[in-house]
Amino acid sequence: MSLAYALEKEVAISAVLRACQLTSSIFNKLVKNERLTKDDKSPVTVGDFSAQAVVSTILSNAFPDDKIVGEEDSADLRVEANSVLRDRVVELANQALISDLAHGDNVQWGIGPGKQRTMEELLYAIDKGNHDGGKSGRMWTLDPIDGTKGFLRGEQYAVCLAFLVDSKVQVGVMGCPNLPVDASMPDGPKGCLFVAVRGQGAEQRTLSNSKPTRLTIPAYKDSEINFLESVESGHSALDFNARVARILKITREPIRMDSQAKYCALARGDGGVYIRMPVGTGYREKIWDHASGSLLVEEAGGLVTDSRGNPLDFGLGRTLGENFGVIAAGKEVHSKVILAIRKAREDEEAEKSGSSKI
Ligand SMILES: Nc1ncnc2c1ncn2[C@@H]1O[C@H](COP(=O)(O)O)[C@@H](O)[C@H]1OP(=O)(O)O
Ligand SMILES: [Mg+2]
Ligand SMILES: [Mg+2]
Ligand SMILES: [Mg+2]
Repeated sequence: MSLAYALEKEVAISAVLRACQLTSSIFNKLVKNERLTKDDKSPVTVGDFSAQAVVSTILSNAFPDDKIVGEEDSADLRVEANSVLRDRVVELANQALISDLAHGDNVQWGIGPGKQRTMEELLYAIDKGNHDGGKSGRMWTLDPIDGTKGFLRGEQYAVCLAFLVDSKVQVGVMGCPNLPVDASMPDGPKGCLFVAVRGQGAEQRTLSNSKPTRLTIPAYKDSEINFLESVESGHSALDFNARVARILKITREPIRMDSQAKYCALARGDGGVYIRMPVGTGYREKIWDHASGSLLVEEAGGLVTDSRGNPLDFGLGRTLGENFGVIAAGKEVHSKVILAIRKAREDEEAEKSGSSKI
């Protein structure tokens, strides 16, 4: 008897591996005009667009009726002023789609020599990610490059793909081309693939397809914890994180890295707590930024909630709605962090009202 969601897992791995080959091959060749700034001021590159086109094409061949909630859309590429960028996206996506079949690939997923697509087909594939999300049915969520700012700096980023049924994540696959295979050897080999299936555990393998290793979050003493947090102070309230660390008497420096690589690091025991506190701009977290990572951590024995201890709700549309921040950690540590956050908020409020009386 085959395990649940075996096909979804295989297809997701194949798609993420192709997208990772694409993104890592272009990094050194990326030139200045191969990126745009989106309306929310965040960057997007030919890598984000072409990786979304590749993953969406593969999913649409393997599961034609499934919905996709993806970060990018093709509107900017359809503008004539961006035709050079659009041509480059088509070229890169086709290079990735036609590359030879690897172990685990299946020609029926629309990949392999001779499988190139027209520009219109690829733009359409990108826009298949425009689904609004919701509570019911089969659905994928994709972040073709999570941590675009990290990607542009040559640091951490992740290709993130999750499969959900009735808004519950069932499969999560993340490729981290720049993540050291072993955190204790930062200059050693890089490139990891993380895979989780609900009820079947979490695992890591290398991007070059070594045997998977099972992941379990170890038990931590407070003195052994490093917070895992954003590099970008605009994405997470780093001062507040420091306040929480002081309450918990955590003395180790935080580990700062971009993207859902933080969930991956946590799941394999590098860190202890992923803390992401809102910066107060009203930004709503997106489902593609947490779906695969949260399943990986849960399957490694951890817990993922918002900063008030409420479960993340992936059934509200493209965002996590009213969820406030994200906290991921092993179960025991997690409950201590939630209490410390409550205390940190009270302290902050008391300081504010104290200073307003002066
Ligand atoms: N204002 C914001 N607040 C929080 N997260 C943001 C904001 N703007 C973009 N992001 C998203 O946060 C994630 C990266 O955060 P970090 O790396 O700091 O953990 C990315 O998914 C990034 O999108 P993107 O996928 O476009 O890079
Ligand atoms: Mg983005
Ligand atoms: Mg993202
Ligand atoms: Mg992204």
